[in-house]
Amino acid sequence: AVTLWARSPDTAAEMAKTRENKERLPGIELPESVTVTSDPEELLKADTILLSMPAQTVRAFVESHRDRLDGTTLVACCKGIDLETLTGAAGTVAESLPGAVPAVLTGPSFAADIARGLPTALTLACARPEEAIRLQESLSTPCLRLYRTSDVVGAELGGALKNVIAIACGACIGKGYGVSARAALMTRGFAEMQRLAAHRGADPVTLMGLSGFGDLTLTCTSDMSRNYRFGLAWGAGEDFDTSATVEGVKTAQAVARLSREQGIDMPITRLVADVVDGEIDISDALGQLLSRPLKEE
Ligand SMILES: NC(=O)C1=CN([C@@H]2O[C@H](COP(=O)(O)OP(=O)(O)OC[C@H]3O[C@@H](n4cnc5c(N)ncnc54)[C@H](OP(=O)(O)O)[C@@H]3O)[C@@H](O)[C@H]2O)C=CC1
Ligand SMILES: O=C(CO)COP(=O)(O)O
Repeated sequence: AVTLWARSPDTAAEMAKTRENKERLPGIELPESVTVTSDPEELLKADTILLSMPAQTVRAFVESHRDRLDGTTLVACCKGIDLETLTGAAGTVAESLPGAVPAVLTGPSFAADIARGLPTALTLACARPEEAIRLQESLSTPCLRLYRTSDVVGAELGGALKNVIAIACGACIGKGYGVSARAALMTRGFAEMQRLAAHRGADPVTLMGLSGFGDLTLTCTSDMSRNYRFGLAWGAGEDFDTSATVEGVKTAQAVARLSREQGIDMPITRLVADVVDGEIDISDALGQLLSRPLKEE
C-alpha cells in the first residue's frame, strides 16, 4: 500500500477529494491505490519512506519527526546540498537518525514524465546490498527501470551538482552565448562534479551514470527543468517565479563554500554562487572563466 503524506491538512484533504494536486502536478490523477493523509502518525506504519521535498527542508523535517522515522528506510528523492551542514539528504539522515537506513533515488526524470508513465531510467543507491535489491525491485515499474548502486555519496552528489551547472547553462543560452558555449559548460561542469565527488570518496563510475552524466544532460538541455529555466530568465534579464523550487541556487552557495574550504577547483560553480550573491554579473562571470590560465584538459 502507498500513502502520500502531505504536511498541510488542507492540501491532503483537497488531494483526497479531487485525486489531484492542482498546484504541484496538475492534470495527473492519483492512482486509486494511493491513500492521502496529513497525519504524522501514519509515518510510523511505513517500512519505506520517500522524502520528496526541497533539500533545504529535509533536516528540519527529519529532526521534527525523529521518533517516527528512526528505524525506517528513508529514500531521499531531493537533489541539493544543505546550506548549513553541507551534506546531502542521505548524509543528513545518516547523521540525525542512526537507526534509519539512508537511500537515494535519483537520475534524469521530470515528475510529469514519470506520472504520465513515460519510460524512465533512474539510479537507486543504498549501501546495504539486500535493502538496495528490495528497493530496486519494489520501486521499479514496467515504465520505470531502476539501476542499483551502493555508492550513496556519488549518486547524491551527481543529482545535486548538476542543478548548479544547469543554471549556468540556462544563463548561457538566455544571454545568447550559444550552444557551443553550453556544451563547454556542461563538459567542464562535469569535470567539477567529478572532482568534488572524488574528493568525497565517490566512485567515478557513478558520476558517469544516470545520476551524474544522465541527469546533467537532461537538466542542462530541457526547458522543462526549473534550474535551466531559472538560468534562462537570468541570462535574458527576465523575472522568474520566486515560489518555484530551484535547488541549484542554494546548492551553488553550499558547494562554493565547500570548494573553498576544501581547496577544490570548481570555477563554474563558484561563479554561479557569485552571480547568485550579486557579487558579479553574468558577462563578468564569463570573462573570468575565459581568462583563466590555459591548462591541460
Ligand atoms: N519535480 C521534478 O521533476 C523532480 C524533482 N526532484 C527533486 O525533488 C525535490 C522536491 O522537488 P519538487 O517536488 O519538484 O518540488 P515542489 O516545490 O513542486 O514540491 C515540494 C514538495 O515538498 C513539500 N514541502 C515543502 N516544504 C516542506 C517542509 N518543510 N516539510 C515537508 N514538506 C515540504 C511541499 O508541500 P506543500 O505543497 O505543502 O508546499 C511539496 O509537496 C527537489 O529536491 C527536486 O530537485 C527530483 C527529480 C524530479
Ligand atoms: O532533477 C530534475 C530532472 O532530473 C528536475 O529538474 P528541475 O528541478 O531543474 O526542474
